Amino acid sequence: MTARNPSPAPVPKSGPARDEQGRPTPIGSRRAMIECRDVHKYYGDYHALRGIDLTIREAEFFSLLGPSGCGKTTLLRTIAGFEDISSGVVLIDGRDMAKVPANARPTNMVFQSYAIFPHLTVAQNVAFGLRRDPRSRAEKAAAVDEALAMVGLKGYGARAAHALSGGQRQRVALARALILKPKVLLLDEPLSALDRKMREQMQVELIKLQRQVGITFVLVTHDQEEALVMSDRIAVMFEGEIAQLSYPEELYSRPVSRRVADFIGMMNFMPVRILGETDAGVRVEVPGFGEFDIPAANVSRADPGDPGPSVGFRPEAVTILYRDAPAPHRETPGIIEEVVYYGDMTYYDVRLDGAERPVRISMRNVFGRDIQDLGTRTRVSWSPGSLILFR
Ligand SMILES: Nc1ncnc2c1ncn2[C@@H]1O[C@H](COP(=O)(O)OP(=O)(O)OP(=O)(O)O)[C@@H](O)[C@H]1O
Repeated sequence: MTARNPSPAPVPKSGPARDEQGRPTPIGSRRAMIECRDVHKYYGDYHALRGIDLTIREAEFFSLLGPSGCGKTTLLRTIAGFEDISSGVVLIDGRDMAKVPANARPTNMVFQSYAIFPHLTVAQNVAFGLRRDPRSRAEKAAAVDEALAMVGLKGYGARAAHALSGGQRQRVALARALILKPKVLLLDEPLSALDRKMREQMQVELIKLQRQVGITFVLVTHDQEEALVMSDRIAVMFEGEIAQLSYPEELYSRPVSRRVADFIGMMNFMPVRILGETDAGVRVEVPGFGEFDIPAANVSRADPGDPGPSVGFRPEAVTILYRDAPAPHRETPGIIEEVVYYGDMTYYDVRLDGAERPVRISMRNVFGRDIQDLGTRTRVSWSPGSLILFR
């Protein structure tokens, strides 16, 4: 945070979806805020949403994540009421939205483009949301001040909106949406127009803001890192369907399919020969790793387009052993074929003995420990529990 943008107020001890100690209650125990039941949407012949079932809960930060064209914006717009659905049910706070127009829904939307009026002041922009509000002028001014303080723009009311930075404009848009105290805030790629540094700062601020106001946020993003950082839960969508709906940690460490694994972060895939079922899981043979059992909990699905079964692991799930360090698990020799230095991390492409292609391994750089050179013979430590079988 810079001094120009003071932090939002601290997270309150009590509020919706918190216990007496101020701790968030488990998501699963909270009341449903948005329910989609078998929602389909056609644009002409094009089947954009193919049976969406999901429940988003009170005070949850929920993300819809997927590649361009997967239908995430369409789903957000059907919740907002900007799109009619072809079949299915959308409930918000227990109420069927079928006959409720967008402007009568307890939702508000923040768009990718800032959509603020440049010729108005910051305060006038925020007050725009209150134009049909019967409160007195003084009461509205107090509400505007409160909303500006919430987004870290205290004292900015008299500024001309056109003189603001991209991040500040997006804060104004947020304040304008929040001043109406919606039950649900819908965010359509709200940070994508910002540069990387501002985006990362705003991500943290949005999380704090969401905790502070305690309302349900639904974020659309194609940026998996953004979704992992910000969300309580994430729905990964492909081609109008939800492929996986999970907590970030689970999505990252237990992707249900190779496609999800590939979309969420980097994953190495290696060909595998499946030898059979055992008490310990599935017996496999992987060139470079040899023959071993993969625990049943680590077995995911291959997708129809996959090139056959494979074994996958994240770059940080195995390690390179330095010099003669003992292997904590199993060990496989290999040769370093590429070194990419990232400051805090180094990425190594290592070709394991017996493997056809190199795998990527990331190592945190520790002060005093050498970066290994290209062409070095090395040893890789791994365990069957850090691999996922896609079959
Ligand atoms: N008004 C429309 N008329 C016809 N087709 C549409 C319309 N809106 C969206 N589509 C199509 O529906 C599919 C889903 O679009 P949607 O905008 O929901 O995708 P998205 O996942 O949000 O992608 P992006 O990140 O590119 O916005 C796309 O193939 C798109 O071309």
